[in-house]
Formats: sequence, C-alpha cells, structure tokens
Amino acid sequence: MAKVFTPEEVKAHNKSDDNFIIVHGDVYDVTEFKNEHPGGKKILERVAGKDATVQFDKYHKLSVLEKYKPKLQVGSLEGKAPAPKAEEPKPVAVKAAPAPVAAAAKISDEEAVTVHETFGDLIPYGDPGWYQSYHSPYYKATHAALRVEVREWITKEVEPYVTEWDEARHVPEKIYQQMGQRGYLAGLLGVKYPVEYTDRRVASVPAEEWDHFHELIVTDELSRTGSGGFVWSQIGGYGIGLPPVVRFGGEALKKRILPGLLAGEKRICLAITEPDAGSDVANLTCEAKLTEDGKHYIVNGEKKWITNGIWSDYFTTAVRTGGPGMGGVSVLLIEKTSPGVSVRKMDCQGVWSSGTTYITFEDVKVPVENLIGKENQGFKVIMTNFNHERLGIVIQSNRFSRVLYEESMKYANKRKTFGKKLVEHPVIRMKLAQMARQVEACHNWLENIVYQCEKMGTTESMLRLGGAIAGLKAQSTTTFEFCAREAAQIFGGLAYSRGGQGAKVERLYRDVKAYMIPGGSLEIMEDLSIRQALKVHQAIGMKL
Ligand code: HEM
Repeated sequence: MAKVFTPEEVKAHNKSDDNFIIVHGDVYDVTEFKNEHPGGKKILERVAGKDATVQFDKYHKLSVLEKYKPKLQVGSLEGKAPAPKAEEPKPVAVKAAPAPVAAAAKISDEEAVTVHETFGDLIPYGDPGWYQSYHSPYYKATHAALRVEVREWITKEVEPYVTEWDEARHVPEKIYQQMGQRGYLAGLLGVKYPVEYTDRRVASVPAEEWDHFHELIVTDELSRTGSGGFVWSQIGGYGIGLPPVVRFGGEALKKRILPGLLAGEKRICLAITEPDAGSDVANLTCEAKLTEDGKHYIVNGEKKWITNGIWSDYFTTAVRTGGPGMGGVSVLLIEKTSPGVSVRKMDCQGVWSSGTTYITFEDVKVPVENLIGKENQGFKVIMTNFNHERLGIVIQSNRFSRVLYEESMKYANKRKTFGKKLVEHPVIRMKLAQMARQVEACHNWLENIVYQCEKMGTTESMLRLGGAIAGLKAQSTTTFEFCAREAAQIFGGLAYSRGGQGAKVERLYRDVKAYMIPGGSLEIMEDLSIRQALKVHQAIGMKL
C-alpha cells in the first residue's frame, strides 16, 4: 500500500536535492524528474514541500498524472478522499420508454429502452445526450456497459500516450492485439458479430445482441483520444479492408484468414486509391491479367495513400481485369508475402501514426481463389463498402469536433485574460455555442442514419442511404474543420505548439484534411447527396 504522509512530513522534503510536491492529494518525488521537467526545474523547486495543485492545474491536463504517477508518486496525503470511481462500471437503470414514443418510432417496447444513468464529465454537449440523462429510443443496458468498458481502457492505457505515439508515428502492437482480444475488431465490420470465425467476445455485450449502435460506441470512444492517427492505426485499414472479404469472399479464404484478423494477430487494409485515381474510382489503372491456365492473376500497378499499408499482411485491392470504366474493375486479396509487393511509408500533413503507404505491385501472382466477388463486378463490392466507411468517418469526425469543443470549454473555464475567465467573454461563448450546435445536429442525424442501417439491412441501406450518408460526411467534416479552427483560436499559442494542454487541438487541426478528402471528397459528397437522393426518391414516388 502507498505511504500516507501528513502535510508536515511532505514539508520536510523542501530542498533541491529532496523535492516532494503535493498534487490533488497525492505526493510526488520530483527530485530527479525536475531536471527533465518541460516547464523547468526552478518552478518545481519553488513549490518544494508544498501543495502545488493550483499551479499544476493551470499548466497541465489531468491525464499527465496518469502517465507519470507510476514513476513519481511516493504516497498520498492522510485523509485524501478516495479517487472518483467514474471509470468503474455503474449499475445502469434500464427503463421501458413510454408507449407513444415506441409507437411513433415503430419499434417494440422491448427495444425502446432509456438509459438514465449519467456518465462522463457532464460538460454540457461534451458527450452525446444519452450520456447526460437525455431520453433516447436507441440505447439499451449493453450500450451503456460498453461505453464504460471502452472508456476505461482508453483512459488508462491509450490516452496518456497518444501524443507520444503520434510523434513516433507508431502505436505499439500490443494495443492492436488488445483490440482483437477485447473482441472489438470483430464487432467493427458493419455486420452481425461473426461468431463463426472467432472465439473472441466483447465482455459487456453478448454476441447475439451486437448491433450498429455498439459499433458506433466503440468508434466514438476510440475517437475521444483526439487523434485521427491513433484511430486509423487501429481501424483505418481494418474497418474498410475486411468488410468486403466478409461479405463477398469465398468460404475457404474466409476460414483461412478471418480468425487471425479478428484476433488482432494479422492486419489488412483497403488499396483502391492510385496516384491518378481517388474519388474517381472507376478510372483506376492497376491491372490484373488472368494467366492462360486460369489459375492466377498477374498484378501490376501502384496504390497511394493506403492507410495501414506498411503493417498489413493483406491488401483488399481494386484492380482492372476488363475494359475501361466501372465494368472492368475487380477486387483481389493480395498477400504481402507474394513476391513483387513493396511498401513505402508516406509523410503526410496529419494522422501521423496511421501508417499512410505507397504500394507497388510488380508481376505479383495472385491465386484466383483470392477474387473478392465476381470478375469485373468489383464496383459493386466497392460501392457496398462506402456507406460503412463513410459512417466510420462521420463518427470519428463528429467526436473529434466534440473533443475540440470539450477541450475548449474546459480551458475557457480555467484560463483568465483581462481579469476574467475566457468563458466570461461573450466572443468566446459564441464560439462555443457555434461548435456545440453543429456537433449536436450532426450527432442526431448520425443516430438516425445508424438506426436506418440497423432496420434496413445491407442491401436496402446501400441503395437508399448512400445520398444521406454522403451529406452527413460533408456535414460532419465541415463541422470538424470549423471546430478545429475555433478551438485553435480559443487555445491561442497552446494550439500552435505541439504537446501539452493544446495537444489534441493542434493535432486535430492537422488531421482535418484526412477526413475531408479521403472516402469521397467534400465536393463529391455534396454532389452525391443530391444526385443519389433524387434517384431514390424517384423510385419511391417523388412528385416534383
Ligand atoms: C507531478 C508533477 C508534474 C509533472 C509530472 C509535470 C509534467 C509536465 C509535462 C509532461 C509538461 C509538458 C506539457 C504537458 O504535457 O502538459 C509540463 C509542462 C509544464 N509544467 Fe509541469 N509537471 C508537474 C508539476 C508542475 C508544477 C507543480 C508546476 C508549477 C508550479 C508545473 C509547471 C509547468 C509549466 C509552466 C509547464 C509548461 C507549460 C507550457 O508549455 O505551457 N509543473 N509539466
């Protein structure tokens, strides 16, 4: 058990070569650490033997302590209140929603449950409404339990290190393995939980109850780290590279590769974009020629901006097997061990720890069993994937916007300028208001669309929701860009330098374009949202 100190005992350690301080009721020995303290040595000597909580809070975020505690903490002050148990699972009150709500939403009473328990820091709009005791027809006890489970893991094992990993441009492998062990990877495919290919399970959710809202929660909570690089390092390749295999791959191929991928032992990515083909997918040129004996394809071509490519064992690759345009495109699973596959890491503006990659295929021999879907019908495979990919981008963008808002709100309540807290300046409150209202609008649309996915199933949602999801991607990424700009203005210099209190804001400002350009650029999304919607509404009887 950690040593218990009286204030007098701590006071005795008040010298340069014996320098203890108290922060939030815990006692830290900073004698050695002060030589490497980024804020300077003397500043810690000035508070030697004293309670420095106020000064600490002024210059740091609490997550700094999570990281340094194991190294520096030597005990606690006597009578220190027990640590808040915010991260421990709380009992969740689950209550049937009133009948009229259930009837209006056309869902059964059993489904229409309301989770009343508050959760998180309760900053207004700092979490989705149902975390802050709003009624919702979408969430059940398993959703509430899952958010606790994921947040606890992220808070302890990920968030304190994210800045370090981003700078190193690499997230330790053990985190990805935990994503597999904890059963999260298997739940992120936009399909029901694939029990037939894995024995991994999510602790708080029985596999048969897994739905799209559970998937939303995992992605949303991962995104609280405020790092596109971190989120993409975990699900950026997987979330778009594996669903086509699951939906359209042959059974033998799936039995061979899925168990390792779902367990987090192997990695996969999606290789579509080329130096000369981005949103204009139908014009890709990477070619795959069938050998005379019909047993292999020989692949030649280049792929660019491929997330996770550098670490991937498998590449779900769009290739040209036929004539020009979308009718000549197929999808092949290419394995890294095949001779002729080379990867090179790319240097990009943002998402540093996501492993953006340039890939070359030179006379790569791929067995026909690795064809995903039918030859020359790869466009359907790619299209089916887009909704899931874009919803992932929406969930991440919107949580990043929320993080930018939440960080700003917390900072505006402690930072003082001209004798007032920032939040007391109307110009700052206006910025916060503009951020919050866009985040909330976006999240409510997102939940509606996720609910449609749940009810419609893959084919109907692919046909009907493409336009709305494109519009939502445009909306969420525009909101993200707006919030990054406003948060940077609120944080001032702290958002201009890297690390420290403004770390998330500075990083997300750099990550924005990775959300506005890939997965269909903003301009393509806005156009598609109208074109696609008109087509769908023509089919359902629109009267123009
Ligand atoms: C356990 C005690 C402490 C630890 C582990 C610690 C750690 C750090 C770290 C990691 C940074 C870099 C920025 C960041 O990541 O937030 C930093 C910056 C800083 N720290 Fe500390 N610190 C401690 C206590 C204190 C105290 C008590 C003071 C003031 C009396 C202080 C003043 C500063 C200042 C002025 C900066 C620079 C802030 C900036 O760049 O804006 N630190 N500290």
